[in-house]
Amino acid sequence: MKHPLRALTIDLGTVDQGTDGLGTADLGTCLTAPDAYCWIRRGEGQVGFGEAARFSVTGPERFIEAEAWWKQVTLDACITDPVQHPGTGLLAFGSFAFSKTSRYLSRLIVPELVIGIRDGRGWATLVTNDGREPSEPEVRAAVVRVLASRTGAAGQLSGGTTAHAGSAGDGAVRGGAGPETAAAGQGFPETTVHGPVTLGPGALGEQRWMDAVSAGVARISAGDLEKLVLARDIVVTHGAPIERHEVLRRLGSAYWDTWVYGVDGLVGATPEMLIQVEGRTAQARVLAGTLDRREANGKGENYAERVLAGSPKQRHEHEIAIQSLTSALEPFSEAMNAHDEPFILELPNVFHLASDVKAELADVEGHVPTSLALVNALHPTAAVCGTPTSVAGALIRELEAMDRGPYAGPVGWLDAAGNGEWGIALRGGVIESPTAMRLYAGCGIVEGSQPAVELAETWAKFRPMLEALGIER
Ligand SMILES: C=C(O[C@@H]1C=C(C(=O)O)C=C[C@H]1O)C(=O)O
Repeated sequence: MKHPLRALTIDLGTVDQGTDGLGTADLGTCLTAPDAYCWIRRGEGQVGFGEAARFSVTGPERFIEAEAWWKQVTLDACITDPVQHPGTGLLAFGSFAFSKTSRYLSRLIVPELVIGIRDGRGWATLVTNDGREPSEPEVRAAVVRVLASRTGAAGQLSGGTTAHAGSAGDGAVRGGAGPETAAAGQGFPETTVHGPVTLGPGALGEQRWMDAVSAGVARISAGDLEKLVLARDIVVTHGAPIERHEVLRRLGSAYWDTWVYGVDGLVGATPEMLIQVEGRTAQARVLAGTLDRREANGKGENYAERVLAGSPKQRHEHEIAIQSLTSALEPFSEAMNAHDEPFILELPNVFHLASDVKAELADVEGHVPTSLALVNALHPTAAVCGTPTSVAGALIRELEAMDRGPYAGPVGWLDAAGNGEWGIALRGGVIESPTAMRLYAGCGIVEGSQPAVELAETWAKFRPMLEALGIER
């Protein structure tokens, strides 16, 4: 980077403002480019286009090195931000490898243009890297170009919600779903797949993966560790180029309650929040304990509650995951609260046992830790690795026989003030070629886990991506 970055944010008004706003309550409709960066939940969040700066890194210090890079970039940058919300001003999207030994390049990317919606208000940021000062008309023109390529859009900052194959349409369609209400019953819009689609095995076939689960259970029974998360991969080969932005839009529409992410080839819809930082407040959503919705069909209203919250095995697994998060967050917190009782998170494919944790952050060396500093301290949690972490990590490398890449690693964004949201990259995969995508799914293994049951659970966890790719299974 020869010149410091220059960023200008403008307010686009309320989303229903027809003449001067985005004219849509669903940011998914702004995913107009195949390589757009994406972070969307319930129609809000931010999408990014182009690239003003990028940092790539591997190894055990990847979070710290990325944070040092970001600190320097933001110190040097010239930022004009009259909106002053989390995400406005300078922002980077990021994705990090699960493992310190991974070959995957962990990355932070500053897009040229970011369009965001927060609490019903739109905003946009334009970033230059050639020393030029971005102007307000330039930001507006850049937004107009994005909006113009929405299907059927008029090409101006107007026109109301655009109906789009695979888009969610107006957020109101969902009937104001409350924080923990189900996205159940929201099907995927019709998906057309041209040509044959094949599902191939990844590193391990089904039998060999079940053997790995048995080996993991044996090590837990032998007292080597308490919990282990084992994952596997499959490869989807499409008959036509994968339309990444359509896939993201479908995920955003069907999995309304998850965080839909897209960073380069990494695409998915995660229900698990590693850490979200807004000023001095940090929040996390811990999941552990899963029930396939298909299994619960016709078994009465409280079936999920009985099977998940009522099961000592599931409760134990969940407790381990919460402990691992809260003990890592504790040194950074002045106060912390978690629900005493986990709740049931309903998704279209599965039910999860879930807990939300909230902390007031303490000053560390004179300032509040950034979201990325917290990621460095929290990753990997027992929800995606196991306990104790080092034993589980080594066993994952031995038994899974694959590089997890960005799967189960942190994915999200951060801003110049350190605010950010970092989900755990689950229920997704990596587009490896124009027509092939590798999908990943894993399960928490504890004493008494049964390999065939865990295998079935991976299929339930693959379902969001399979359906978004147009595959019924
Ligand atoms: C590992 C995954 O999911 C994790 C494992 C869960 C479980 O074992 O019950 C539940 C949610 C996630 O924490 C995955 O989706 O790949």
